[in-house]
Amino acid sequence: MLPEQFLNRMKNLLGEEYADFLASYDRPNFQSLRVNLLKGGEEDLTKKVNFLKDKVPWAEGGYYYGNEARPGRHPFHEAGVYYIQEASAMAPAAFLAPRPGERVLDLCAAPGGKSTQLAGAMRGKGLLVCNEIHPQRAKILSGNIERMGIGNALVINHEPAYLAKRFPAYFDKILVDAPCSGEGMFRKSQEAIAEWSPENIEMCAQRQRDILESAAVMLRAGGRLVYSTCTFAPEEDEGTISSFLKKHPEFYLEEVEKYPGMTGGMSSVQETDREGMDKTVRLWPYKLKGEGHFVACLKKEDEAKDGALELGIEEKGISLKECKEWEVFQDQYLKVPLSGFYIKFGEQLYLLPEKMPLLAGLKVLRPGLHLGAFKKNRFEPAHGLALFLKPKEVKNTLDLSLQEASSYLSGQTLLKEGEKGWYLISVEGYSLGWGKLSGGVMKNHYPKGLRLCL
Ligand SMILES: C[S@@+](CC[C@H](N)C(=O)[O-])C[C@H]1O[C@@H](n2cnc3c(N)ncnc32)[C@H](O)[C@@H]1O
Repeated sequence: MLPEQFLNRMKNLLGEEYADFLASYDRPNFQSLRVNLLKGGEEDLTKKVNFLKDKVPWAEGGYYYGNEARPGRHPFHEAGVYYIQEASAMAPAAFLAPRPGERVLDLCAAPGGKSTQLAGAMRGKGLLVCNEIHPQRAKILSGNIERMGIGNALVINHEPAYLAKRFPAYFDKILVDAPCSGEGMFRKSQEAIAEWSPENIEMCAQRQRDILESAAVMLRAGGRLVYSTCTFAPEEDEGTISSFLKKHPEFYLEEVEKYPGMTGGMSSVQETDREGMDKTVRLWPYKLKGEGHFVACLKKEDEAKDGALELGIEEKGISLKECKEWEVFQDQYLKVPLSGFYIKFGEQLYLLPEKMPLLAGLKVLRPGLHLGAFKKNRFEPAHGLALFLKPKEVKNTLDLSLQEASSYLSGQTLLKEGEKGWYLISVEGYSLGWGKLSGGVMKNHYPKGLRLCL
């Protein structure tokens, strides 16, 4: 049951369109996913599965799929070939449009839908910082970064205000996908309905203003900041943006392409200071194939007072020579060596992304690409490395059918004759994990915590 106060607010907001809005609660949900551009891409996947239907017009790699399909229970999901993501939720990262080589921050990132989309657009180049304030959610975020084979992400767990002190004028692009009252998700989430109240809207609006203050500090002059919510509440959408712009004359709203079904923000509601809000974007469930969303693209002027990009000190890491066992593993198993600097966290080894900032004082869950662990006189490759690598980059590989992949994912050993050692296991050409062959038996190294029966 939708809260009566919510319905009254929507009636006031929408006027004669209210009936269409209300009718949208009776239509079925649209199911969508986004193809991982780091793994083979759309063309490859469309040849291998038959459940992809129309494209999501505003997002590269975005597709609707049939209601009968279960892509979340397909081995390709575990291989990170796609991310199941609501179509409207693909708009903010598409509007941020990061480019390879940039420094990008996703400030409110868990569970990682938009982070993984940003990573795809960056094509593995540059630095993607994914932050999540809640420790448990940050772990889920880190797992999704791993599943999608992203090597250039730093996953951290901080309050935005702390990061603002660490990273003044540091990022080229920032996404603030703010915690909100979630009205746009009422069609899908009973929990969002149960938590709704006018007081919560006020609380969310205040929190959004605080988060944006921190984001503003971290953006370089000339950089782009995208703010998004999944709520209809004007206080959290145009209201948050207009109060931000009043405080920050160095920011202005950027015009973006509005796809059919997207409208400008509600410049007419309440106070006159919401003028100009037609440059923001509202996505309505009764006008397009997606849920309710709000997006604002803000640009910081080139001549902003805080001046040039604050580069800070970069993490130096250690060289290949200082990681002997990894060097041996790499020579033995990889066709193309992974170059760069490394960092050790206890026995764990990571390859640093380019432009990695100094990590001291940060709560880090993932400092780049997880390569593996130093065990007694040997190196054990990480699951993250398997998902990052493509079969053509590894000397020993074993490609499985969908059925074989299901038993691999459930932890079964496989039988195979061949040279002893590590094998990259893949399913129809997509990397899935590691196996270690000895005496005709491939020991299963798919992580125990991820094993599942499909
Ligand atoms: C809308 S969700 C983000 C969804 C994510 N961007 C995605 O696409 O998967 C908002 C996130 O903000 C986090 N959050 C809550 N309070 C916060 C705060 N005060 N500062 C920063 N983030 C906060 C929540 O834990 C939540 O993960």
